[in-house]
Amino acid sequence: MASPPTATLPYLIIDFDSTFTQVEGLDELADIALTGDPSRERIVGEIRALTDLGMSGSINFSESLRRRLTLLPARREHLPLLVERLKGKVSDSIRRNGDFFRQFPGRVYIVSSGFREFIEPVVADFGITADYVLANTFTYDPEGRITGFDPENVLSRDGGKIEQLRRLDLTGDVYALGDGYTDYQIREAGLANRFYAFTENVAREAVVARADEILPSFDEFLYQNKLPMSLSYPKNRIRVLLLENVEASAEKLFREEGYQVEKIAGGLDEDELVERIQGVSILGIRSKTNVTQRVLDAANRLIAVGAFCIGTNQIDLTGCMKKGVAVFNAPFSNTRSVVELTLAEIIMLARRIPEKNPKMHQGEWDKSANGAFEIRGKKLGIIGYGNIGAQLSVVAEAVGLQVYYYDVAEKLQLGNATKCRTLDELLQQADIVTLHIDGRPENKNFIGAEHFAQMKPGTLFINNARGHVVDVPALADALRSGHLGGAAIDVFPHEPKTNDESFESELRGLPNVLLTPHIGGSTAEAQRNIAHFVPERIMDYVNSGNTQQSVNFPNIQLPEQQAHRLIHIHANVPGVLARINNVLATRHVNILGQYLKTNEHIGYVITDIDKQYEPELIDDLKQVEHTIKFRVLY
Ligand SMILES: NC(=O)C1=CN([C@@H]2O[C@H](COP(=O)(O)OP(=O)(O)OC[C@H]3O[C@@H](n4cnc5c(N)ncnc54)[C@H](O)[C@@H]3O)[C@@H](O)[C@H]2O)C=CC1
Ligand SMILES: O=C(O)C(=O)COP(=O)(O)O
Repeated sequence: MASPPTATLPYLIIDFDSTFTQVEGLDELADIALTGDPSRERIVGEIRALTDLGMSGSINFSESLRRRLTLLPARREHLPLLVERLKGKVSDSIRRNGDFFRQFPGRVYIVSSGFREFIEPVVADFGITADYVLANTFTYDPEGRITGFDPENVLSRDGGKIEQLRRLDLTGDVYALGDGYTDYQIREAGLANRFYAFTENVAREAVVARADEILPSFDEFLYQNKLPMSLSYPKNRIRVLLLENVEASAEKLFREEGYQVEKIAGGLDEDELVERIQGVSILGIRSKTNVTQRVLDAANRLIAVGAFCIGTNQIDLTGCMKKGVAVFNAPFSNTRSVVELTLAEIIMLARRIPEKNPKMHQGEWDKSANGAFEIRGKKLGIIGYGNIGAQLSVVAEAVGLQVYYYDVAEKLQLGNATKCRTLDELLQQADIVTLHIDGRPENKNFIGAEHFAQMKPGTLFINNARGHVVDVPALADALRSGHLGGAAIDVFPHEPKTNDESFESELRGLPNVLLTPHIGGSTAEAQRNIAHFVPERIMDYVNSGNTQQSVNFPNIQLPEQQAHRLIHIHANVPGVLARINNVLATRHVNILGQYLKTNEHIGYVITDIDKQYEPELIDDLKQVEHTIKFRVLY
C-alpha cells in the first residue's frame, strides 16, 4: 500500500447517528414501527424535530431522548428490520473506507446516545467489536414493547458522553468526530484534543461553528491526518466554479459526487476570472467567458474546463493543453435547438414578420403581400456543413427548400443537397444564406462587404454562429441600402455579460431584422442535456483519466482501472515514456497495463500498476523531466 499504517493513530471517538450512518436510528425505528399507521408521518416528524433540538443543543439531551421514546411505538421484533436498513445507510465515505477501520482495531470507539441493539451489528461489519461500542440500551415490557432506556447507563444522561470518556480514561491523543453538540462537548470538557464536525449528512450551525475542522467526508479526515484511504484525493477538495447560469442539474451532479460547487449567474471578465480561478479545479463556462493565458497563469489547481455549449473558441485550447487542463464541451446537445430557431427565422424573415409584429403592437394594421414569399422551392445556402449545418439541411429539405452548402472540410451531402465548391458559388445563387461555421480566430470577419455584394438583391442573411465571423458595419450597410431583404442575428461581436447590461449594436432599428440575445441553444431540452453531458465527461476524466471526447487532449477510451492508476501528462518531447518506465523498473513496479497517446503538444500516459509500491515512486514520477501534471488514482 502507498501509505503504511501509522502507529501514532489517535483514538477516534465517532458518533453513530448521522455520522457513521446517514440517518438517526430512532427516527428510522419509528418509521418502521409505524408502517401502515395513518399517524406515521406526524409522529416520525415530531420525533425528528426532537432529535434536531437535542443534537443542536437547543434542549437537554436527556429530555430529547425521553420525549422521543415516549412517542416511539416500537417493539423488539422491529430491531432486525432497523439493523438491515441501517446497514444500507452507512455514510458513503465511511463505507468506502471500511478497510481503514479493519486495519486499526482497538483505536476506534463508537460513542453514541443511540442504542447498542442497532449499533453493534452495524459497526461489527467494520471490525469494531462490542467492547468498542458505548451506547444506551432499551428497556422492554413483557410483551416486547420498547418502554424506554436503561437509566443506569451514563449515556442516557445530560453530559453522558463526557462522563463516558472520563471513565474510558484514554491516554494519548483523542479526536472526536460527530454531527452533534454532545460530540463537541467532549472536546469542550478537555477529553479530546480535537473536534471534527462531520457534515456529510447534516451540518448543524452551532456545531460547525465550534469545530476545529469541518469534515464534509471521512476521506477528508484521513487525508488531513495522512492515514490510508480508499480514494487518492478527497472529492470535497475539488472545487467547481460554474458561470453563466449553467442549468441546475450540473450543480446537482457535481454536488452528488462530493465536490464543492460555487455558481455565478453571469459571465466574468478576464480580471474577475483571474481573481476567482485560484483554488478552482473545475471551471464551467458557456460562450461568454474567455479562458485566456492570463486566466490559466492564475489557475493553480485547474484540471478541467467544461464548455457547457458547443463552441470552444472562447477558450485558449492550446494554453489549456500545455498546462495539462482537459477541455470538454457538449458537441451535440443544442444542435437541434439552433436548427429549429434557424428554420423559424427563415420563415419569419420571408414574411417580413420583424416589421409587421411591432406595427401591430402599436395599433397599425399593415396587411400587404409586398416582399413576402413562401420558402418552398427557394435556395438555402448553408455555410459550414457541420453538425448544425447538416441537420438544418435535412430539416430544410423537408419543408421544400433546395439546399446548397459550402464547407472548408470535405462533407458528404445529405438528401438532395448540392455541394458548392466555392463560397462564391453558394453566395451567387442562394435566396437565403445561413452561417454555421465555428468561431476559430481565422474566421474573424469571414463575411464582409464583398460577400454581401455578391449575394442576390433581396437575399435573407442569418448568423446564429459567432458574432465576430461577420463584419457588422458591412452587414448594416447592406441592410440599410436595401440590398439584403432582411437578417436574423443571434450572435454579436460584443454581447452583454449579464441580463443587466444593455445591448448596443448598429443593427438595432434596421428594417426586417430579427435580433435575438444569443438564444440559439437556450432551450430547456438543450440546457438539460448539456448539464448532464459535460459533468459526466469531466467526472469520468477525474475518476478514471478517460479523455474520450475532450476537445484538446489526446482521446483515450480507457479500460476499467486495475489496482492503482498513474496519470501522467507531459510535454510531447522524445524519451519521456522511456523515463517513466525507467522509474517504474528501478522501483520494481509491476505494470498491469499502459496506454499512451500524444498530440502535437502533449503526451498522455496512463499506467495501471500493482498496489504494492514504495511511496517514493510517486515523487520520482513527478520529477520526470517535462512532466506537466501527474496524479494517482486508487
Ligand atoms: N447561437 C447559438 O446559441 C449557438 C451557436 N453555435 C455556434 O455554431 C457553430 C457550429 O456548430 P456545429 O455545427 O455544432 O459545429 P461543427 O464543428 O460541427 O461545424 C462547423 C463546420 O464549419 C466548417 N467551417 C469552419 N470554418 C469554415 C469556413 N471558414 N468556411 C466554411 N466552412 C467552415 C467546419 O469545417 C465544420 O464542418 C459552433 O461552433 C458555435 O460557434 C452553436 C450552438 C448554439
Ligand atoms: O453552444 C454554443 O456554442 C453557443 O453559442 C450557445 O452558447 P450559450 O451556452 O448560450 O452561451
